[in-house]
Parts: sequence; C-alpha cells; structure tokens
Amino acid sequence: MSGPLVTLKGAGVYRDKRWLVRGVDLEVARGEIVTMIGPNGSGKSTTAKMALSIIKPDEGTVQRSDNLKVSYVPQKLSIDWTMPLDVRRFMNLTSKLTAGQIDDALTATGAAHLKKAEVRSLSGGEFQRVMLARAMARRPDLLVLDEPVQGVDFAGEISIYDLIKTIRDDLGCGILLISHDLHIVMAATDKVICLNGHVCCQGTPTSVAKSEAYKNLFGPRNDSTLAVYQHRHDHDHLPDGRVRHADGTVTDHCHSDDGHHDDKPSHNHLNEQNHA
Ligand SMILES: Nc1ncnc2c1ncn2[C@@H]1O[C@H](COP(=O)(O)OP(=O)(O)OP(=O)(O)O)[C@@H](O)[C@H]1O
Repeated sequence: MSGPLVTLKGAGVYRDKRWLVRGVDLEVARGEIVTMIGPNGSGKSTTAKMALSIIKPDEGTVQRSDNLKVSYVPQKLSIDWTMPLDVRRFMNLTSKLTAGQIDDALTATGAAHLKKAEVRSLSGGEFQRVMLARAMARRPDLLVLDEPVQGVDFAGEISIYDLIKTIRDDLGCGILLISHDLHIVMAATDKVICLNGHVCCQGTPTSVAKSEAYKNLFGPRNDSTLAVYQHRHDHDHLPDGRVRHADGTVTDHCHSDDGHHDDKPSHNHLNEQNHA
C-alpha cells in the first residue's frame, strides 16, 4: 500500500445551519503520527469521523486507500457498565480475536495482568491500555485515537504516548491522534494540526522542553519526549460559528486568503515553538 492512507481536501461538515468544521486539508501516511489539537467543540472528532468515513463531508473530499483496515478508539463508549464484563470478553466484543491475539495485544500494551479484570473496575490508565490493545489487535493500517489519555495522570500520559509510538513502529500503521490539550504534544508526533472550526495552523513540533520546570513536571525524561506547541489567535469564534477578525469584521468562516490575514499560509495564527 503506497501513498497516503487517508486524504482530506477542503473537507467540511454542515449541520443545523452551521459548519461544524470547514476547509480541512489533512493527510496521514503509513508510519506517520498526526495529532489534531484544539479546544472543545473545535471539530476534532468530526474531522476524525470524516477520515473514518463515519461522516460524509458536505464539501470537499475524503479519499482512503483501497482495502484500508481501520481501528478507532472513540472518546466515549456506549456500554452497559452494570453488566459484568471482563477484559478478555471486552477485547472480543467488536472483532473476533484468538486467545493468542488477545494475549499478544495485552502484553504489548502492558495490560496482560488485567485479562481477567472487570472492565468497570479498571483505572483510567488501565482502561486506555486495554482500549489500545483492542485497537491494535486488529492490526490496522490506520489507527484513530480520540483523546487516548483522558483520565490519565501526567506520568501515565507519557507512557501512553510512548506506547502509541511503539504501536506505530510495530505495526507500521498511520495514526491520527486527537487531543484537546493545546500545550502538550508528544515529540513523536510528526505533524500537528490545530483546529478551531477550520485548520488554524499546522506544523512539526520539533522543539524540546529544556527547562527544569518541565523536567520537574514530567519527570526525568529524554528531552525529546515532550514539545510545546503554542499559537495565538488573531480572530474570535462567535457562538453561532461566525468569525470576528482583528479588524472587527465578521464573516461566516475564515480562510487564509480571505483578505483578513497577512501571514500566509499559516492563517495568521502564529505558530511558535516554545524553547522554554
Ligand atoms: N451530529 C451533530 N449535529 C450537530 N452538531 C454537532 C454534531 N456533532 C457534533 N456537533 C457539534 O460540532 C462541534 C464540533 O464537535 P466535535 O465533537 O467535532 O468537537 P471536538 O473538537 O472533538 O470537541 P471535544 O474536544 O469537546 O471532544 C460541537 O459544537 C458539537 O456540538
């Protein structure tokens, strides 16, 4: 399989008389980790669902390579938690796996000891490891992870990010990762896409957090593990989806060439690497 696994071009979703997200250009190649960041409601999950073909774009295109095998770890699961369900059965809920496949995947994510545990009694970090095991057991070409570190503490976050990188290396798959955290993005990310109803800016998080404060916060890590990706907005997003620009004008949406931005092509959102 050569070429990008999935390509979005000018893709947008329109619902209830407004664009949830618009003009998204995004590509994920095999072996690549692409991270979407942005505030709550900025369209990250909607964009991921377009990439997964769960939602069809109302404008633009989404192309996926032939016979693409996808695994998706959603932000929320609809499971009746009053029913007893152990990890082994949970692993088999959506795809039939052999005992060996289950063992291998749980071992790879450091969750082998949890095989007989009740899913509802797992801690946040344990649950995420089981979710990752379930997703990787299918050996996908493209793995889409929506907020994989929710409910996980800082140390756990770092180990889950490391795990995601290992899964990428082992399976050689492409990974589309979603995080609402604007500040912490793993250095293993090849591309960061900042969404806020549209692509605000994108780039490569190459900087390394060098300060003692970071080391204190995240523990004694290789400096290359964490990077900080910051940007400043030059416009406000109004509750009805319209955009108010720095010059006071209001438009339905914003594009890099709409005359309100002088800093092309980054949409005049300053894309700064913090070398703190
Ligand atoms: N089916 C739908 N119909 C109407 N509005 C929707 C629909 N799905 C999502 N939205 C709205 O679209 C916007 C973007 O939602 P989305 O879930 O993509 O955001 P997100 O960036 O993933 O947010 P979060 O960080 O909170 O998970 C939100 O305002 C949401 O309420």
